[in-house]
Amino acid sequence: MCHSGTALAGENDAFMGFRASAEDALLLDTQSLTIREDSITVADRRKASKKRDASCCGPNVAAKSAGEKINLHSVLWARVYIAEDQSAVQITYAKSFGKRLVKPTTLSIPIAESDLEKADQWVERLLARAYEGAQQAKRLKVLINPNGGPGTAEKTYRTEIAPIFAAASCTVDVELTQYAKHAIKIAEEIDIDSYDAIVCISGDGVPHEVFNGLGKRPDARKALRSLAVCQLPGGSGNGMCWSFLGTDAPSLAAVNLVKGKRTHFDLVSITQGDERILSFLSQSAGITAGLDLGTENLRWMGNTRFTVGFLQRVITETFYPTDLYVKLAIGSKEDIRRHASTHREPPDHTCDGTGLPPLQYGTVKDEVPEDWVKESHPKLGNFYCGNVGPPVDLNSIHTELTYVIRALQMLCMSKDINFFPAARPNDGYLDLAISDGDMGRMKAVNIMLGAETGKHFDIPELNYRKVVAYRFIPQKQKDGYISVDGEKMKFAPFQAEIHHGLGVSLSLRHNVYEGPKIA
Ligand SMILES: Nc1ncnc2c1ncn2[C@@H]1O[C@H](COP(=O)(O)OP(=O)(O)OP(=O)(O)O)[C@@H](O)[C@H]1O
Repeated sequence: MCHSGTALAGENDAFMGFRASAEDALLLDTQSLTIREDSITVADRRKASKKRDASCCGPNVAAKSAGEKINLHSVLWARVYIAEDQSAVQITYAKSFGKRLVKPTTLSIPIAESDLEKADQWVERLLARAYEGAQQAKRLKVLINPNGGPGTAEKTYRTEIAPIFAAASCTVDVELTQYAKHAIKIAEEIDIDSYDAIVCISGDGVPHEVFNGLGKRPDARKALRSLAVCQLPGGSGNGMCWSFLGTDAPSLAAVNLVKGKRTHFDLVSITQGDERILSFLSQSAGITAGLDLGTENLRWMGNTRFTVGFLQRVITETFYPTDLYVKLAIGSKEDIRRHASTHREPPDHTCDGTGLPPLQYGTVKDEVPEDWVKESHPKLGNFYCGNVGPPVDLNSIHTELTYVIRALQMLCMSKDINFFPAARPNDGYLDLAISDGDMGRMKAVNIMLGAETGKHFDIPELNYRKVVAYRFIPQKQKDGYISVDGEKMKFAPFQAEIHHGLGVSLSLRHNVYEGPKIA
């Protein structure tokens, strides 16, 4: 024999440049299972030893004889199954059935009784690695909106999401929302110690209600900071799902959620009249708000309504005159670029368990603070402010416009539309993007198309800044649309101020929004 000594020698060293340690390998009679950098491999030891004998010490022997390779991210659970006749190591993972569907599948590897103890240790190690930085076996409160979008949320949950949750050993408590705003009440009354996350199978409307329900509680700060709020596709707007979980394919998003890492992110208080609400996505007026809220009459078209609505508004070059007062944080695109690589730790909001943080700048009814800058925008075309991608399905606008503009070329569906490529989950700033209505039709279209890659950030006509607070005052218009997280607000002045890292969600990567970024 060429190799002796450590358990791993000769069987799996130098696999794709990664050196597994002895504890990463489970050597059974006929097979070996090895935890590697981002996968596990199952190899037939008999083949490996034959090859070893034949090639004597050639490099990468195990890699060549590896039978199966499973990505660590897809590993949902593992256990040692003990039975009288045949015990086994069982690894349940998300197996791909095409680009948008995964289903749990279990790989069972027989083990001898004498291997039970080391198999137990190996399984524990595997779970720790597969869930690195994330909590295992999450306790989930699932809210399904049976009326969201096309009304398929229940079916999507049953067929694509629930099997992933079960396979990942999550505890689930499912509730259907019975009426509009029901989720506010559920969040207001939920026992925050019984769950790790509230998962909304809906559009962006239900999580908006959940944040606001948590915000109404006497222990709002504690509730918002301890319970993660997540969204999986079950309505029309999937801004939250895209930004935190990086996909709108339900089963893939469910895997990313069960493997998700707690990420704090900024929430925003909006005051209008005597009301104070929380916004978690964006506030918009002008074209984007009109698309979302002013195309209801075109609902029969499906998502095409957004494209038709967009073209209508761009062609007519409509103005939405507005006065803005801004508490500026970062004023130039160059400085925003520099800021992109910095991280600001959010304050610890849990130190006192009371209601929402006090408003630092008062409400829309108070005097505007002296250090805010007044700006008049008589030709405003689009106002868009927030952190997380659009509640409007810009994805479909983008795709259809691309068809129109590029002469019906076949293009792939864009997947990573995010209007705020410089946004960070908890930098403590709002991204404010505004443009005039007379910049030219092609420029307006280019801004929308550029959102696929984040290139719109560099279009000079897009005024992009980071702010801490602002007041929006519509001028010379009797009526219009103001949207907060895709929900219609009164067409009246409102004020917004950020709460650094007040909310929490589960994300594919810690502290990062998925989607295009500024270069
Ligand atoms: N059982 C119900 N009946 C009617 N409305 C409901 C019900 N449950 C929730 N809602 C309401 O449905 C609205 C839409 O929520 P959801 O987040 O699922 O979808 P959306 O993508 O934001 O919007 P939509 O699907 O209407 O385009 C929410 O405002 C919520 O109050």
